[in-house]
Amino acid sequence: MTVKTETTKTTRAGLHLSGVTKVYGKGDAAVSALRGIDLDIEPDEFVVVLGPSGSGKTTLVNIIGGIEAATDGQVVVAGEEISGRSPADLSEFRRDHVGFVFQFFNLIPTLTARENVEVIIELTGRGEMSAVPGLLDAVGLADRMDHFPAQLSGGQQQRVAFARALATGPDLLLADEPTGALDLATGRQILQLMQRLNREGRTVVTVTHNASVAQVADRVVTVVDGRIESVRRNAQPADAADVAW
Ligand SMILES: Nc1ncnc2c1ncn2[C@@H]1O[C@H](COP(=O)(O)OP(=O)(O)OP(=O)(O)O)[C@@H](O)[C@H]1O
Repeated sequence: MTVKTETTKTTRAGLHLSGVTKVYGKGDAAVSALRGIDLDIEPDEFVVVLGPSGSGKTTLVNIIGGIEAATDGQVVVAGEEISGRSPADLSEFRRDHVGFVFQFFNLIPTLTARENVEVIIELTGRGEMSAVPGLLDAVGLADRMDHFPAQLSGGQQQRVAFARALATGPDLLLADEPTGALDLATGRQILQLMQRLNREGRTVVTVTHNASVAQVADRVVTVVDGRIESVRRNAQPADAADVAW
């Protein structure tokens, strides 16, 4: 099954980060969340970012996706330098390139599954309303389109979140603990979905605490205390269907 998105890809989302730092707050209250990140990611790679709580994983993906600005350093995504851009420019960059998925789905409770996807197309002006049923079908929710989030299981809600992330035709899919709130069977289904989306040609970067998730990655980046501790390549990435935790 192929997830079709309406936007024709004209760019591929390779990433180049060099000397990226992030400091939250000022003076005595300053927290160095990232302390000099150098990282290149190839288009179509599946990268898992591992690390203990507070190590800077979320900050890193938020900077890659243009949700937050780096304090210093260079961030290039899909050939576009995004460091130092204004919030409005970053917002346009996100619309053009990035789909985000979060641990707790972040769906709008008063909207149905279909409306949760449609609203993104409406807000961004990217993607086609007519593609929404196909997107929901492709994540296995053909028969749940008119259900509200509260009427869906956690795994189903996360599928809606993926359909929503795909609605604008992103070439880069970023996920922050997408299986963190799910049981093993459901989490594995979401991992399978991510693997399929990557195999269809999207760059995928996902943050997790869960070392088992790293088995499916092309490369595993371990972040400790705001620095990259190691980058490991999986000679043979596992099939998501075979991963357990
Ligand atoms: N908005 C913020 N203001 C101040 N400090 C922050 C902010 N966001 C993150 N931090 C701090 O930056 C550091 C890195 O946080 P981050 O959320 O990136 O880590 P993480 O590895 O994703 O953690 P977790 O696995 O617990 O989600 C932490 O010390 C955190 O307290």
